[in-house]
Amino acid sequence: MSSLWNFAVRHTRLLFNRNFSNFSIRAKAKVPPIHNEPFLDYAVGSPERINLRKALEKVSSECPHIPLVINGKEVKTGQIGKQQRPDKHQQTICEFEYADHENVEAAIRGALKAKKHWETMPIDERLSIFLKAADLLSTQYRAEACAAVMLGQGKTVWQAEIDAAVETIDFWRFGCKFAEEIYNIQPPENVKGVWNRAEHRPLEGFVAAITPFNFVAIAANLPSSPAIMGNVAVWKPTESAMLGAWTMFNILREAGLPDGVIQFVPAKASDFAKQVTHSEHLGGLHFTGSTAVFEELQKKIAQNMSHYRSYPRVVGETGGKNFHFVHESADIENVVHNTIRGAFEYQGQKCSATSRMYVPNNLWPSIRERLVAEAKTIKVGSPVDFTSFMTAVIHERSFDKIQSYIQKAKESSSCKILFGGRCDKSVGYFIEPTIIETTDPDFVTMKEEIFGPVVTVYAYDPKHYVETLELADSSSKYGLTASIFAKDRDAISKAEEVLRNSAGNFYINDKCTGSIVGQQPFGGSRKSGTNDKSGSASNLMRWVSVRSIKESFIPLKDYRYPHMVSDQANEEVAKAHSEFA
Ligand SMILES: NC(=O)c1ccc[n+]([C@@H]2O[C@H](COP(=O)([O-])OP(=O)(O)OC[C@H]3O[C@@H](n4cnc5c(N)ncnc54)[C@H](O)[C@@H]3O)[C@@H](O)[C@H]2O)c1
Ligand SMILES: N[C@@H](CCC=O)C(=O)O
Repeated sequence: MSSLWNFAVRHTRLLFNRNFSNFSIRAKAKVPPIHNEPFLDYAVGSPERINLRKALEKVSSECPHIPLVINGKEVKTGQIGKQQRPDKHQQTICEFEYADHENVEAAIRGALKAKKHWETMPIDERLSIFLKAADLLSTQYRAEACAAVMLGQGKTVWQAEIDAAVETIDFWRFGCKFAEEIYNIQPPENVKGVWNRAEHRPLEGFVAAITPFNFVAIAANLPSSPAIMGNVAVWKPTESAMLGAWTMFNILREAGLPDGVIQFVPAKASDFAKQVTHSEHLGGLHFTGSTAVFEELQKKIAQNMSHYRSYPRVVGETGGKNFHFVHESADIENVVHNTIRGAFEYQGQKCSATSRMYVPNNLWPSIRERLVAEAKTIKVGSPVDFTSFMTAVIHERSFDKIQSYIQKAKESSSCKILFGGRCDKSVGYFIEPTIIETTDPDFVTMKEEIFGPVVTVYAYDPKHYVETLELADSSSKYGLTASIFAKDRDAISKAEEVLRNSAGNFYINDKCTGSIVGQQPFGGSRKSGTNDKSGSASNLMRWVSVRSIKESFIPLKDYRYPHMVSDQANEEVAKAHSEFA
């Protein structure tokens, strides 16, 4: 009796002290069907419009003080930063703490500790956290998240809905779907007596996530996608999108993300970069931002290479100089409206924004007239005015940079400002939608990323269609997005061929912005990034390191192969081998 009792006690202890890696009584469940989150339209009288109004008032009056969150604990350092409203820079929308050296060290150590539990947690438990976060954002926190990016990042209602609601929700939900697909990728062959398996292990070490200002969806996704695959991330959100990032981080916490899995570490950019790239535990870098910063980070990683325990996975999506290319068979109305949206929505601050345009000179007079007429109707105003199509650009540094490009066009004999060009930063960082016509296809605004509401048009001779496609391909160092507008099928097909490497996202008779998770996986090559396609399984694959496992069920009875055995014994040995060959 007593030995039975001892056995029961020991067994119960084992159960309670269990580690998930050696105890899993459940078969893996299937992720529910995943579809894109529907857009809400915020029409007059709709419940979402009423909720958003209330949320805007709340967010505008609160000005939260945002701490670092390391191992689930809120940390204050006394080094304080502020996020200003782009359309009203006198108003601070939140304050936040900057991490110091010791905080970043603690975040790395804590993440590595949290990893032991996180990576062995049953997959369905892990994924359910992100599915729950998506549902919380879709319902309870939708209005607040949209309000945070409207006031904090200068988004109109529609741009906020695209970013803070739909795209973030899609990243989380589709991330789970893609994870399931990846875990189901198993070796196609098993010979008799053998079971081959692929184990999709998270990377060793931690992933550093360094995120941009322009999409809170991207900011939330960069630490989340490695975490979905069982990694831990140390996340440095950017100053000018802090409130949006904080909102998303809190949703993940409420959904049950264990402490330490994603460390929330606002910090001075170059100090943070230096420290994470110096850590021997750097397992990966998930970056989105400008090309120059990514190159700097790559160099830091290269300099520290011999110091790392493994080769860090580096995923970086960067700048663009995206274009609309118009063929003489194009539908003019379609070109005009798509260009207005592509160039000016969110003030041209999308990496995919239409920033240059090639138009055949026989269509140019009518396209020019229609473009300018439509540009005149654009309302540039406050994000809380729901009739605004554009608001202010993100901050003074950006305002000054955009203004300097407009100034260059004003001073150049090869350029004419057809519309806009005025800039005013007295209250907010407002820049008019600006259309430049140039006779020089190599003018600086045809080559460099401006990241503002400025599009430059070059009118070409339609007899030189192919040569002009080649010119568009070679004019800039980027390769992010491009569109061809044409009805003529041969013209479309030629553009697809010549522009094969000009864009990672290529559109036909549509604007070059607005990719949707699960529909158009996003990313470009050349100097636009590593093209690991955010919003697809390809990105999630970067955060695993596969272990191949072969298990043999039949013990080996003899090391010799049949051809080595003498003729007399051959028959017997060959028989033994045939059982497990
Ligand atoms: N390809 C894409 O998918 C994509 C998507 C969104 C934005 N972008 C690009 O992002 C840029 C706009 O965003 P941004 O202004 O936030 O970019 P940014 O490069 O200025 O900043 C991006 C991040 O890097 C950090 N950073 C800045 N200097 C750094 C340094 N020296 N070392 C390490 N980190 C540093 C910033 O604090 C921020 O967190 C544009 O170039 C745009 O094209 C690309
Ligand atoms: N999904 C977005 C990505 C923009 C990047 O800043 C688009 O295609 O507009």
